[in-house]
Amino acid sequence: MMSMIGTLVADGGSLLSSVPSLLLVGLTAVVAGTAIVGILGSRRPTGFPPGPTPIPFVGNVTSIRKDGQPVWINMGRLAKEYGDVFSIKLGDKWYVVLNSFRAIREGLAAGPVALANRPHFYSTDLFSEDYRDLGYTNYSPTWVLHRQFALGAFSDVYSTKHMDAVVNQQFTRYVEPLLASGGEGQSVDGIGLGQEMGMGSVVTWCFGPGNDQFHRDLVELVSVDVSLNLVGRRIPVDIFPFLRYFPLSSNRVMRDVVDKFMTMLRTEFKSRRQTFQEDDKLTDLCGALLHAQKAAEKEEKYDFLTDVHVIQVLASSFRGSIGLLTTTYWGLALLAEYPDVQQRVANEIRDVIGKDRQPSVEDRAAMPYTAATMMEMLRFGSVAPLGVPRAAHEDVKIRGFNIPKGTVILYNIYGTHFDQANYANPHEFNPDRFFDSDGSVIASPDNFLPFGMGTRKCLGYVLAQSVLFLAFSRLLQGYRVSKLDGQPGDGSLFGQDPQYEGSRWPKPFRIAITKVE
Ligand code: HEM
Repeated sequence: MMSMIGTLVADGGSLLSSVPSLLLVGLTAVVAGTAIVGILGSRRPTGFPPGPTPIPFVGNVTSIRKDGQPVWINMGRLAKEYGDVFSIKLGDKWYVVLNSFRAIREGLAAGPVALANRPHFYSTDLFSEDYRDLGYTNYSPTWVLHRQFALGAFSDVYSTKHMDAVVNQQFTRYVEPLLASGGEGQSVDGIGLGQEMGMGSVVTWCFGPGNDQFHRDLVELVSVDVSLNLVGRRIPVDIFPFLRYFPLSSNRVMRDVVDKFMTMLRTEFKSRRQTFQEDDKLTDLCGALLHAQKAAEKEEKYDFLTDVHVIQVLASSFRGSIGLLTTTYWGLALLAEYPDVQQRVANEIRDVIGKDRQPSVEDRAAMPYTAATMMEMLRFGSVAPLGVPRAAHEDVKIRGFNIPKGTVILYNIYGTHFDQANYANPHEFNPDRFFDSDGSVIASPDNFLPFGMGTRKCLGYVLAQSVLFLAFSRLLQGYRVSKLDGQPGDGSLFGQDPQYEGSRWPKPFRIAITKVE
């Protein structure tokens, strides 16, 4: 031992003198090691779907951002080259893209759980409060119970009469004053109007028509900050997870938005609980959830139903409703661009509902053209163009390709809705495409999946369709929307806002509103 130490001490001088070369060797080893890891990590797993060759560490970021086109358009381009099931790498994750209705149906409907997980990102870590939410938590027995619990509370406040009351109250209390504020033929901000018609109805549905200030703050927050940061924009850290350790402003903005949003929901939830009585009439989702939580406590059946789980049902509903908000924006822009469609809807409203009675969900069965117009808004908007990312819950085969557990799955809803083979002249807004040869609306058309499909299909699709129908019927019962004089030519309202990569938003626009006498 002593001699070993002696040798080391004796060697100390020469060791010190060789420090720079040792450093160099060390650095070279690190760089070479990292490069090997990068190159090996860029190799497709065996039997994986084909796709463009990824650049080590970066992956195929450049392939999906090509020519300044939105990601979903570039996905369509890649599908032409590699087939409708192909793969790409982004940062450290492999993604499989399903790019046709057939491939999507095969993947999403393949067994109840095959692709029923959701991938985890920095943003979903924050939003889900340790994966106790509905939209980002993986498939598991607890998640199934949580979803059933939420749907139970939804159905308590889903009745036709209740939906009619919610949307009509919202319209009278918030939308009408907005429309009246600028006088005849006024110019209205399409985004502000869409916020009140779409998101405002969800706020009323969740918390009832009460506190005006809370209502406005939440509509504003969910509409702008949360949507912008969470649904619309992809932040770099979601692709390159090591960026979570850097003081990036995008990380900070995301954390601030989540904090603000969750604090508002928690505060409102707690104050509602203080005054809540078990035999209160159920008038909103928050009350229905409190009621169900109390009942569950008694049965000691749902020990997972903490306050976090309950508040997360509200939070997931607001996040999900951003789809409704953006579809409402598209709807307003489309009606202004297509006055003939608008007139046919207005005629149906006049014939079925008349001028004085408020619209009801029950009217929809007698108003096929209006129902088809709402479907066409959902198709044309395709506001979740690549769905909400899924992940493989287990090793699975799709079209003979091996998809290992954990692979991220994107499904191109936009590509399906704008494929000429599925919809003739897809860039035209044409509700007639949803009628069959007998003149009836096709109830479940093929190639139509605005709400996804399978085990993780949108939780709010019934609510969304009811709100769209009621809000637009009420609007066109009393008003017409049109393009403003001097606005540039056809299609000007449809510019895709380039800020958003996860969602299709029209660019901010203004429209003229005229009252119908
Ligand atoms: C036009 C309006 C809407 C559109 C286009 C839309 C679209 C979608 C899509 C494409 C998904 C992913 C489904 C899948 O992976 O198969 C989804 C999930 C979801 N949506 Fe919606 N949505 C809308 C409105 C709503 C509303 C109003 C709510 C809530 C009240 C809601 C709540 C949710 C939730 C909680 C999920 C996650 C479900 C899960 O992971 O199991 N959505 N939505």
